[in-house]
Amino acid sequence: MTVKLQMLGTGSAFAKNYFNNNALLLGSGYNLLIDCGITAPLAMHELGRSFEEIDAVLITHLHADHVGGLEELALSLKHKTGRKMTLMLAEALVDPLWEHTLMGGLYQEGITTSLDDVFHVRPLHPDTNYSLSPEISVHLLRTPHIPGKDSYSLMLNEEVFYSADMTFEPELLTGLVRNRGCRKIYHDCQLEGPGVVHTTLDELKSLPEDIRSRISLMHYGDEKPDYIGRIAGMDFLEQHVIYDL
Ligand SMILES: O=c1ccn([C@@H]2O[C@@H]3COP(=O)(O)O[C@H]3[C@H]2O)c(=O)[nH]1
Ligand SMILES: [Zn+2]
Ligand SMILES: [Zn+2]
Repeated sequence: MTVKLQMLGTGSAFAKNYFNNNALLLGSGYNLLIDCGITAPLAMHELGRSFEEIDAVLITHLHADHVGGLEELALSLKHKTGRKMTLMLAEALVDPLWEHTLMGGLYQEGITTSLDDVFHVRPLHPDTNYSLSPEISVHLLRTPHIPGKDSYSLMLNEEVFYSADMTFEPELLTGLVRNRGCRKIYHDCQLEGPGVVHTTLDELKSLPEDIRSRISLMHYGDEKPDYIGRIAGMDFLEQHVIYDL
């Protein structure tokens, strides 16, 4: 079976017309959630899906549109099923995720005093390919986003690049396509304004046609409808639509 991709949301952090840019990879017998933002539980509900059908969550970085739904995921799963979700993330993110993000809401003296009390934590090394199921493998590439904050993009099945949040890296993208067999790129895209912490549409439009033709745009703002037909041979990922990966 071909692995399917369904975006819970394709919106930027502050978009109101789209859910947070979080992704479901749907395999036969294994489902991976990539990031779990503030709106992820509601998006799952709208899709008629439950966290109980998710085998693991993979976190790319610690912004709230990528981790803000983890408290609800952990608590609802624990109280509904007693299960702890498998949580995969770069080893560098493990401590800050607990210390700086989740401890406030999840800490309970004597019951929940560490990330391991609520998740099966699986720290990942960057630049290492992990086979998660017979159909899904992932490897993390550390990419630039916010100075001083670790953030990771993903290679899925060694042929699909998933940017998460990053600033423009034309040499990386061109090299992946021309030297490493990357056939598809899902890329964050800031449609307007200077690219301080995200890659802009103008930057992606500057790529050669053989790269642009493989790019689908995600993590965009509410102004997206104004840009339909104006994205230079790329296309927009639509939330909730089910795509072949
Ligand atoms: O130096 C900074 C840090 C953050 N921000 C905003 O906060 C958002 C956090 O989520 P995001 O990474 O999807 O997008 C980020 C930007 O919209 C910014 O504009 N400049
Ligand atoms: Zn984001
Ligand atoms: Zn971010």
